[in-house]
Amino acid sequence: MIRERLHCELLLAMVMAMAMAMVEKTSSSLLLLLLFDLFLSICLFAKLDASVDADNAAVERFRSYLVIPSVHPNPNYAPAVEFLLSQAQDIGLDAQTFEFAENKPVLVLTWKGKNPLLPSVLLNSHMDVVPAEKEKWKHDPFAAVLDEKGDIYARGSQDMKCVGMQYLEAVRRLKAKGFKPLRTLHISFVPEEEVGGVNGAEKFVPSEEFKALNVAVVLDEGLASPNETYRVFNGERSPWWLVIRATGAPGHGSKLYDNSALENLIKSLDLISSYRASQFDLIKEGLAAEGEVVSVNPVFLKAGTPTPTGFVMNVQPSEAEAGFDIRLPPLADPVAFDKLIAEEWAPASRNLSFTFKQKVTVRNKKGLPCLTATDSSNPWWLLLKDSITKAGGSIGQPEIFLAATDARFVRDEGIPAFGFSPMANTPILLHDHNEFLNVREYLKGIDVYCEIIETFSSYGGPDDQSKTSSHTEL
Ligand SMILES: CSCC[C@H](NC=O)C(=O)O
Ligand SMILES: [Zn+2]
Ligand SMILES: [Zn+2]
Repeated sequence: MIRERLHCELLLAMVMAMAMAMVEKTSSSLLLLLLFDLFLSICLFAKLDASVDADNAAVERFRSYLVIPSVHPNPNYAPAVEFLLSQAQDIGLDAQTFEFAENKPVLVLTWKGKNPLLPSVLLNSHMDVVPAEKEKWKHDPFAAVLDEKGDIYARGSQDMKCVGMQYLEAVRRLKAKGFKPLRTLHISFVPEEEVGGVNGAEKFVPSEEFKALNVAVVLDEGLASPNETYRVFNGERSPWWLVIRATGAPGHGSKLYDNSALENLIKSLDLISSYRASQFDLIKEGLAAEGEVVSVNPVFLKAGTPTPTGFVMNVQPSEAEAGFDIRLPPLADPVAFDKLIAEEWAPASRNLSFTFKQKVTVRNKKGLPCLTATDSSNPWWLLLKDSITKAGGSIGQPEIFLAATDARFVRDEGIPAFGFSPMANTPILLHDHNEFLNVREYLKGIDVYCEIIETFSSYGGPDDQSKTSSHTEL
């Protein structure tokens, strides 16, 4: 639009200048004015052209990262690290690579602040992505196809290669305009988030290498928002991956008897299903937000005696198993929940036993829920809100993230962390088929990070009256 208007203005100015120069009646001052207008238009046009080129280059760099298949179950991180290192070199950032587990690199890029003694700002993203069923996608999930609407289709376009690249693009832009941070800024790229972070952030965050970064605040991933308002997360639910196993006497398929493995397991499924409905009702009735209830979803059922064409139909099996993905909100009581599982959902009295494939309890060292403060006691919250607004974005009430992210490890250490992925007007497609992000939202997100980085890294601390009114010790 602006481009077209400038085109018209440019053309008009040129035509008028020529016409008036030819008609001798024109006063020389009017001609000068017109020439000046022409000059201004050319300058503006050149500037706009340069910024369009810069945006296109940023989009191409994003696509280059997306096509690197750092995908589970066996992600090869080397090409991703190599690409990010080349970006760091191009931008002019220091780089360190750590390996807390073999072939699971953690990359930390650093932009040193004018006062490196001040605690730093850390922008985190994970390099790994979940698998994609290629044949069920419109486009190859690792081709980063850019369609005519400006949508980029790729696994990781929302979760969360977008964020990692937006951090880098924002730094690139701030450096180009001559900005110098007061606080040091670190940008970390970690492996293995999608499988719980055991060989990634869980080892990195408690390490000496992390301590040396002297981190004051962390930004990590959030979720897309289908409307204009960005979402922000200050806590997350704890994943408990429960497997219930039932045993019982086998018997003829025609016989009614008590305590068969499947009958016992189905009783558990009934109880769990009612519990699930009660939690879901709270959301449906508007009494709780999604992140405030316990979710429990069956994820596998295993039973029966297989044959080449199906299952034996007249034998009641002697064992059966069911798996559940359970998520506990920060304020749920883990002890009471353990009791519910042991006494009602999987009691030994019904020939049931249970194990956990994952049992995370997001509690800090004092046993309290890890929530980042979102009131005036936390200057980073005020700065985050202000900078998003300043960038022209709107931000919703802080929420509890439904799933788990690496932010839990830093909150656990008592460091404030926000989950934020600047994707407004975007359907939530993480882990889904046809994950995409529109170029417009991607570029808008870079503007937002420019503001955040500028604001966070300029914050002098509690005495910095120009930046915040809060007096919280950092
Ligand atoms: C047990 S940690 C699993 C982490 C994973 N994170 C993103 O999807 C999740 O399922 O929440
Ligand atoms: Zn993610
Ligand atoms: Zn994910």
